[in-house]
This record gives sequence, C-alpha cells and structure tokens, in this order.
Amino acid sequence: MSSDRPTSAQLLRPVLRLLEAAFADRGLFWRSTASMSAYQFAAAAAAGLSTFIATIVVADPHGAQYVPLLIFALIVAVTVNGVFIWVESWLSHVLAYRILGRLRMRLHDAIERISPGGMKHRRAGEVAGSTMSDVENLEWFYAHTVGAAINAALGPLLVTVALVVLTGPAGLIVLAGVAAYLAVPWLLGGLQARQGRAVRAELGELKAITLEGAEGLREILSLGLDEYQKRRVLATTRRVQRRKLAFALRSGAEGALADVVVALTTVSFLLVLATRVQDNALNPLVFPAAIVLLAAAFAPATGVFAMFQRLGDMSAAAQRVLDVLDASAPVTDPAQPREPTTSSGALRFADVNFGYGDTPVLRELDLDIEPGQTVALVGESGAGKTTIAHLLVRFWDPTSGHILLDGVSLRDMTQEQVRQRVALIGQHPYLFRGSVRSNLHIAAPQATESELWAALEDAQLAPTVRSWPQGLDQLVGEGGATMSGGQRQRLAIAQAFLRSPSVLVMDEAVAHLDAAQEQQLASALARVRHNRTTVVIAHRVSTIRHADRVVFLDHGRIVATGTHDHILATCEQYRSVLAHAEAPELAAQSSSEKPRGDNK
Ligand SMILES: Nc1ncnc2c1ncn2[C@@H]1O[C@H](COP(=O)(O)OP(=O)(O)OP(=O)(O)O)[C@@H](O)[C@H]1O
Repeated sequence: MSSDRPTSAQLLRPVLRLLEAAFADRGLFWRSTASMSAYQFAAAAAAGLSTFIATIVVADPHGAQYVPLLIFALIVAVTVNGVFIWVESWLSHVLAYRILGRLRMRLHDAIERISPGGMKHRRAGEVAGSTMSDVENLEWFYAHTVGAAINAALGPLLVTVALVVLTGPAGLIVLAGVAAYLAVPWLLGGLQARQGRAVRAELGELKAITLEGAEGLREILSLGLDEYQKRRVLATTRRVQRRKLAFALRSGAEGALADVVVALTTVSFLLVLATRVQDNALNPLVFPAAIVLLAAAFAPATGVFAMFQRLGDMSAAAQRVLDVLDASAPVTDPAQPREPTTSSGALRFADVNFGYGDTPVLRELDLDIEPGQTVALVGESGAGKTTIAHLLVRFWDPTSGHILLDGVSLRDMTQEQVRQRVALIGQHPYLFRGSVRSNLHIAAPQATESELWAALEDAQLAPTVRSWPQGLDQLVGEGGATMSGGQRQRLAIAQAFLRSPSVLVMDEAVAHLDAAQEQQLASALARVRHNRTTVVIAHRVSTIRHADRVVFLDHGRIVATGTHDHILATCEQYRSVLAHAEAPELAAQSSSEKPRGDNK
C-alpha cells in the first residue's frame, strides 16, 4: 500500500484486483452466493414464522386454523436453511480452492519468469514461501466473505422490503442501522491496517532475532552475549505485546461500538413500532415478528463486519501476491527466435556493458572464447564474475552489446534454447527432495540406468553412491542436506554430463573442501570440460593453472587475458589478488617464466 494512512477503499483495492481470478468460475460463484442467500432468507423466514406462530397461538384464537399451514412453512424454511448451509459451504470451498489453485499457478509462473534476476535481493524460496502463505490467508476471504458481502447488501435490503410491507416506513430504520453497523469497521479500517502493519513489523523483528539466536548460538555463547540476546528478545517481545494490545483494544472498541449501533437500532425500532401499535396504526400480531426480522437483517452483515476487521491483513497479503504477479521479467523471449546452426560452443562478448540499476557492473567487455576452451574468470570479490555467469545463462541481458553463442546473440534465442546449450553449476547447487536417481532424471528424464551410472562415474561420484545402502535410490534430503558440499557439486556435474551442454559455466566451490574432495572435484571437472567450452569462476590456483586461458577482471573490466603464467609474470594486480587468495607461494613466483598471451 503506497499511502501511510490508507482508507478502507484503498485497502480493498488489491483484494478486489485478485478477484479477477474468480471470474473464470462465474457459474460456481453465483451458485455459491445464491445458496448463501437461500439459507439466510430461510433462516430469517424460520425466525419470523416461529414468532408469528407463537403470537397467533397466544393472542389470536381465530388464527388457529392457519397454524398447521404456518408450521408446514416453518418446516420447509428450516429444511431449506439446513440443506443450503451445507451446499453453500461445499460450493464456496470448491470455488475458493479453485481460485487459490489458479493463483498459486500464476504465482509459480511469475516467480519462474522473474527469478533470479527480478528478485531484488530476496531469495526465490523466501518469496515463494511468503506469497504462498499469503494465498493461503486469502482463502478465508474467497471462501467465506465474497458471497457474504453480496448477501450483506442483499439480505438487509430484502428484509427491509418485508418490514416496510409489514410495518410501513419504520422498516427503513433497520436498513439505516445495518449501514451504520458496517460503517464502524469501514471507518476504522485505516487505523486497523496501521496497527496490523506495526504488529507484523514487530513480529518479523522478533522472528529475525529468535532465528539469529538459534543460528548464531555458538558465537553468542562463546562471546558471552547470552544476557544481551535475552534482553533483545525480551524488549522485542514487550514491543510486540504493546502493539498487539493496541490492536486488541481497537478491535474490542469496534465490537462495542457496533453493539451500541445494534442496540440503538433495536430500541428505536421497538419504540416506533410500540407507538404505532398504541395509535392503532399497526397490527399488534406483526410486532414480535418484526423485531425478530430486525435481528435477521443484521445476521448477513456479521460476516462482512468480520471481513472488514481483517481488511488490513488481507490487503497486505493481496498486495504482496500482486507485487510478485506484476513484477516485470528482466529477460523476455524474442518473437522470432534464432537457433545456432552448430553447437560447437564458441562464445563472443562484443562490447558488453551491464548494471543492475544505474551502477555499471560490467564495462566494455570484449572477449572471444574458442570452442572447447577452458577459461578461468579471476578477480576480487565484486569484480563481476558471477554476473558474467548469469549473463551467459540469460538470467539477465547486457544493458548494451551482445553475447554471441555459435554466432547467434543470446538475446535472439529463447531462454530455454540458451539453457539447453549453456549449463550453470553454482557453488551451492540446489538438489530437489528425492533420491540421487530422481535428481539425475531432472536433468535427463529419459536416461537409462547405465547412463546414470556413467554420468556418476565421470563426475567421480559413483564409488560414493555405490557405498550408500540405497545406492541410486538414496534420499538426498531437503536441498541435498544429507550430502556434503563437494558431493552436491559432483552430483550437479553428473547432471551436466547427462544434459551435455556445449558450454559449461561453473562457480568453483570456495567452501572448505578437504584435500580428497578437492582432488575428486578437480578430476570430475577435468572430465566434464573435455571437448566442451568451459567458463570457471576460479578461486583456486590449482584450477586457474589448468585453464587454457585466464581472464582477469577488475571492477567489471577485463584488465588482462592470457595464460596464468603470463599474467602472473606481467600483472602486479593479479599477483596481489592471488596472494590474498590461497597461494602466496605462487603469487610470489618470479616472473622469469616465459609469458604466452596478451595483456589488455
Ligand atoms: N542482484 C543484484 N542486484 C544488485 N547488485 C548486484 C546484484 N548481484 C550482484 N550485484 C553487485 O554487482 C557487483 C558484482 O557482483 P558479482 O557477484 O558479479 O561479483 P563477483 O566477482 O562474482 O564476486 P564474488 O567473488 O564475491 O562472488 C557487486 O558490486 C555486487 O554487489
């Protein structure tokens, strides 16, 4: 919500915008709403009839002949009420689940479309998790309140018509009372939204502090910060309680004010009717039934009253969902895609510039990578290495200039075409819940058992998988939790083998791999890059040394290209970056070795 002091009408807007998802099920929507009307009118009729029957029996002996007919009508009304309560509950939930299902699919598509480029520092999982639970919160609105809102308008109107017929213009008092009753939460909607926002902000803070306390427990204890942490939790808990108390007090006051409105309406209606009965302007037999109908007019409005009381929360949830649905995709597919005629994996960066916003990150990159060549991207943290990797798989497009794969600009290919040819293996590859087999099948659904083992062999993971009790069917846990970092990367390499892309982009793991793991990873890499263009974001000198060519970046510019030995010999800055990395002995090497390649 853009405004700090939103009105209820502004709060309602995002919730109503999402209602368009209901339009596809118009038939179901109207059937569900009609069922709600049916049971509410039946309930009003039953209440009115039973009071009328009692009044006749007590006060009008001549009317006794009508009693059996009235009792029959009462039975019909009670039956209709019961049946339609069930029908409405069934239809409204089917409708809500359909709408939510559709919204979830739209959200999934939107997240896929904008991720990871459009996520703006938020992790896709976090966005998906929070928006999916927002969708869940909206279920209450779609299942219980859309139809109720229509009935809240329709019900009192029809009851008022009945009352006007029975009691004259006095019946209008009831309509005014219902309007005043609904005006209470509507007018306080802005305050309610602000208070709800404050509660959510403090709860978010408390959650973050509690999480920090759990995740950083070792540091907290070893630094003697446990008292400090306790004080932070206590102070935030008190703030949460204060905010919640304010929310509850306002909500209570709202309820009390609404009760006063109902009481005032009842008393006014009673007084007017009593006066009219005294003046012989109204049949006294109608009096009790009219009072019962007054209650029936308020009944449909209670659902909407409850909805208004949660309007701030629902509006915020709907807005978060809309933010994801409306987010623009950083990359779009061309109308007429072009396909490279070869798949040799030749790459060309032609005057590539890129920035995430106004700040330039990559500047004037010109680079040719021959088919089958292994290129190591080296540079200080923030130099732009990962950004190049992401441009290569079209998570983003260059701001200006082109990246060409086998002669075709990546911009002229669909994202799917690019990702079939260029595979990215990150430092922390994500594995899906399931087994080793199911994760390999994600890369190549048709792969046979022997192809899976061959890929694992090439990735140097086969002996490990063989040693597990379930072998290929061993479960990997959520996100591959039961595997080590090195094993996860080798499984990702096996996936790459199965997909057989012409270009492999790999962010080398910097996490602490032991010597054996490092050796296994290096030999898996050596196999995967055989005859395949490979771009490695290299952090280890052992990897850099094996590359055909090193591209050294500084603040988004290529400052040197050539073999490791050549740049080592000629570029002071390169030596200093390596010295700060892991191989001071190499950085200190003399520049006596014969240089190959060129300096930019
Ligand atoms: N999604 C993003 N939005 C905005 N800025 C970003 C984003 N991703 C990276 N940056 C910025 O772009 C610059 C280059 O980042 P990049 O991750 O490409 O560097 P890097 O060389 O891979 O660093 P590292 O070795 O630490 O991973 C950095 O200043 C970084 O803060």
